Amino acid sequence: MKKLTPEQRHFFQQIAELAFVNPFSVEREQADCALLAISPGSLPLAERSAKIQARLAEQLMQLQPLADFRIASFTGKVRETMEFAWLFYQFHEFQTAFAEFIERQQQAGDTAINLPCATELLRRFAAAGFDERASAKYIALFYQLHRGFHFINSSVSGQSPAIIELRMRLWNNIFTFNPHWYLDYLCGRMEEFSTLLLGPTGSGKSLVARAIGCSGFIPFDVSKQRFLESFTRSFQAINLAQFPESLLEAELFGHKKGAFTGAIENHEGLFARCSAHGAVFIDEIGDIDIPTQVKLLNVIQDRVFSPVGSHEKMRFSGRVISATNRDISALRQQGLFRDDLYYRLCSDVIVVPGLQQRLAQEPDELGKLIGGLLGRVIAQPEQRLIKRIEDRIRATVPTGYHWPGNVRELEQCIRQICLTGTYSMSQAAVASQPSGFELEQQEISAQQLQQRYCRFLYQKHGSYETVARITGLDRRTAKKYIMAG
Ligand SMILES: Nc1ncnc2c1ncn2[C@@H]1O[C@H](COP(=O)(O)OP(=O)(O)OP(=O)(O)O)[C@@H](O)[C@H]1O
Repeated sequence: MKKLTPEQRHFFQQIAELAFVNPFSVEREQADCALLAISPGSLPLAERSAKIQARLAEQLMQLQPLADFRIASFTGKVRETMEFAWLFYQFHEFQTAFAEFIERQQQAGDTAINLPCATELLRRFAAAGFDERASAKYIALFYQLHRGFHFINSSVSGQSPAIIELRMRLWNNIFTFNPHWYLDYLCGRMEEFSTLLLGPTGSGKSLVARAIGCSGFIPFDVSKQRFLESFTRSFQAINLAQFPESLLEAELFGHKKGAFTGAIENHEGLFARCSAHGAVFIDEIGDIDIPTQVKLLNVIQDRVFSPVGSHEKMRFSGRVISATNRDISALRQQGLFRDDLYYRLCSDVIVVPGLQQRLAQEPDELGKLIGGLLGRVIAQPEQRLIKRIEDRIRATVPTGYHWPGNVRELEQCIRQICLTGTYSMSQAAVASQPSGFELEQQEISAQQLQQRYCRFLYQKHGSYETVARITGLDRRTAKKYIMAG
């Protein structure tokens, strides 16, 4: 049996605890800094991790050559500590391999590809004394942790306190607030935990939903050296506002050929497309009528559904993520959203902050967001261009502007600045001030006027349906006009 000195025991204990701390939390930074004896804020996470990994390798090698590490050399509490310390080391050793694998899987799409580092990982696990079942579980967990970090980090950028909190909440949504529980009881069994995303339009709820949906636990098949499915299959999204009511049911549950006029082929609905390890994302959940709410409730509750025109019972085993930019409490009070459905959707309610709040908390967030958004328009935008756009926005947009379209509006603002050198807030401003002050200053077309009026009504009522009713437009046109704002 290996004996540890008190210093070694303390060091490995610190590492074992670190393995369970939310990487987006302040606690993680504090724990890293305590271990490295540096002050908080002095190094970013990636650099801290690299330093800790080097120290850990050194400490492990002082015990024995790494290749000779055996869990069985330790007993009692120390054994658990050393197991997690070793896992922590291997997790970081394969960080680049997993990052490349995620990229390759993304490119390969829905077919699960082989994990190139699987042979080496399995060899190390076996040599250390892990049985095949435990090895498969930890490899799947490594993959999930890497995906969770990758998708949260790439979808939710920014340093405002509201965004830092959001990243932390998302990590907990995937791995729970207590990863020991997750590891021991919940890993691979999260399908009954639903997520409801609230927040204003354009704030990024769909991105957040995708980050959660692509980060689920996917078991590892040791014999095939690949995961049971591609994570690209594990996220299935639907925007309910896109479909007329007559087609909603078919989109959610699918339909059989000939089930109704126009059903010329069998059609797989949202729930059928979702794999056992996946998640469905139901966007604009606040916009659906009561009969569809009842049908949704039944599927989520019983986990069984039938395509339109069929008696076949199909099973749905995925997680449910839903989102709305409407005031869900008000909808419930008005009897427009069923309480029973709400209580099925709300295991975790996460609010995505609006842009105004983010900029008020952290003005530098504007430059960072411009960099990220511009990167989608032109690859690797130069820092100077980002700065110039930022300066233009600051010169044009009044401080405290409420950015009613949030990040979506900022995206358009950046494009407009690139094309015209300025940003006309007219549409957005009219939304909150339909007094005609804009109209006095310029001539606009009937279509622009309709767009502005729709947007104004949407800000007031928060519902595409209500806008459509008041204006006499059909719902899709109303939504198109609102989005065009
Ligand atoms: N934090 C962010 N970083 C980068 N891009 C973002 C961010 N938030 C939103 N966006 C971009 O803004 C646009 C709108 O985002 P998204 O569709 O996720 O918003 P939403 O909250 O779901 O809106 P809605 O309630 O209208 O459906 C997208 O193009 C998205 O990529």
